Amino acid sequence: MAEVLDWSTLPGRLVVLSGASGSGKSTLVRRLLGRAELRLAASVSATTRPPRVGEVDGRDYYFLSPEQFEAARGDLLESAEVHGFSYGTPAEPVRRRLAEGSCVILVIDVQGGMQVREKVPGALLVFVQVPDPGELERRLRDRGTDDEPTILRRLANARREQELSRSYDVHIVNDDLERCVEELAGVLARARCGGGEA
Ligand SMILES: Nc1ncnc2c1ncn2[C@@H]1O[C@H](COP(=O)(O)OP(=O)(O)OP(=O)(O)O)[C@@H](O)[C@H]1O
Ligand SMILES: Nc1nc2c(ncn2[C@@H]2O[C@H](COP(=O)(O)O)[C@@H](O)[C@H]2O)c(=O)[nH]1
Repeated sequence: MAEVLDWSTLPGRLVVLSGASGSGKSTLVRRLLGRAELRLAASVSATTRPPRVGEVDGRDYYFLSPEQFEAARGDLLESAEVHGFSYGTPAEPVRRRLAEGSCVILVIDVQGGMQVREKVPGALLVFVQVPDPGELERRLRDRGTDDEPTILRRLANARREQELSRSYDVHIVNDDLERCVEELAGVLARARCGGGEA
């Protein structure tokens, strides 16, 4: 039985955003962080994945060695092996932002999403889908950040992500980016992230 955190009295709402690699999660969050009407904060995860060109430690991720990741494990809200590397969410910064009244968004995989569901019962779980698998592959290739074996591994994992997403609260399709940004903004507003009712 997972530990249940007593975060229900904190004023902010915890939101999990999951979806296959390349579905557009980070793009959507970047767009929403600029919205004044949403009181939104993004969590910075820890990972053992090497940084991509342009990624900055402490801004995009905390880039840790496997040994450092193990040492930090006790401080993580959730963690999982994703596409061959370890990823996890530092708990204390999330708790602090929730206590300040922000809506905190975690861009994490479905294994992590399930852990959050058990530990933080009030969390809202949102899953991002793409119109079809061909579009997912096009986006991963066009992004130009990953080599061929990495792309193939991420595409293979997409089906499992989709299957495990059945218990998510909300599914959105990221077909047209502008439309999807508006849809997700509406979901967040209704989830106590500013502008809407609880
Ligand atoms: N609606 C869209 N239409 C076309 N391209 C899109 C759309 N949304 C995002 N993209 C593009 O798809 C690529 C993947 O997006 P992004 O990096 O945000 O995905 P992600 O889900 O965060 O991936 P990962 O899980 O690997 O970090 C990017 O190049 C992005 O510009
Ligand atoms: N369970 C967790 N999954 C995470 C976390 N941070 C990111 N992720 C997932 O990893 C993949 C790949 O990310 P990338 O930056 O290497 O492309 C991404 O799709 C997320 O779902 C985390 O803290 N916990």
